[in-house]
Amino acid sequence: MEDWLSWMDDISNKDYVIIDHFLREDLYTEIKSFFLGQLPAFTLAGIGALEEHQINTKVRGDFTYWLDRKRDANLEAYWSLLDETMHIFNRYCYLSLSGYEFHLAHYPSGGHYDKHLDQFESRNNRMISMIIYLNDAWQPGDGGELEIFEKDGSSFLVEPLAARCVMFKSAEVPHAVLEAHKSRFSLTGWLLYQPSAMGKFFG
Ligand SMILES: O=C(O)CCC(=O)C(=O)O
Ligand SMILES: [Fe+2]
Repeated sequence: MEDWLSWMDDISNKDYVIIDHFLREDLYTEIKSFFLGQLPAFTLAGIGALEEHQINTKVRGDFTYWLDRKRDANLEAYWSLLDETMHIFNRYCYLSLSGYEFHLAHYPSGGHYDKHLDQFESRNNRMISMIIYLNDAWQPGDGGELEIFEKDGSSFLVEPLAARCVMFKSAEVPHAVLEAHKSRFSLTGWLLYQPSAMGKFFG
């Protein structure tokens, strides 16, 4: 719990937090093997809201697999961790989070994602972005760093190391993924003000 409080402090003060070893080893292994098992079902990601469907590999070159709590029930330990995370944000950051949407993402070698914000113009219910990296043997030079832009325009790089978690305020923190030089795996999602189905009505 103490850890959580200092992470909440970070995100309140700086708009982002970077947490190493966020996942327990057994949970990491479970998610990683689920990821590898689903790889054949990944599809090229689009940009924009809802079934997001503008595909533009100049902007973004990752393949994704959207998770579904009912269908992907064997990830229950992960879903409970998300429930706990939401609860803590609501309690200590006074947010009103009530849903989430998550996908697995695979950037093949050469894949990147241009600088962007995670909120869409037509749908602004993404409050917190949450990325967990699943790259076991990431080395300097492998590329695929997350670039985070600070308010003063400066930026810094975050390596996509196994079990590292990055969370930031979706509307506040511009970011990019630099070109990966080998396959780059992550579990990325958003904690929502309203469940995404509602976003369709309010968008
Ligand atoms: O994988 C990352 O480091 C960031 C991905 C991202 O920005 C996104 O999917 O919106
Ligand atoms: Fe993003």
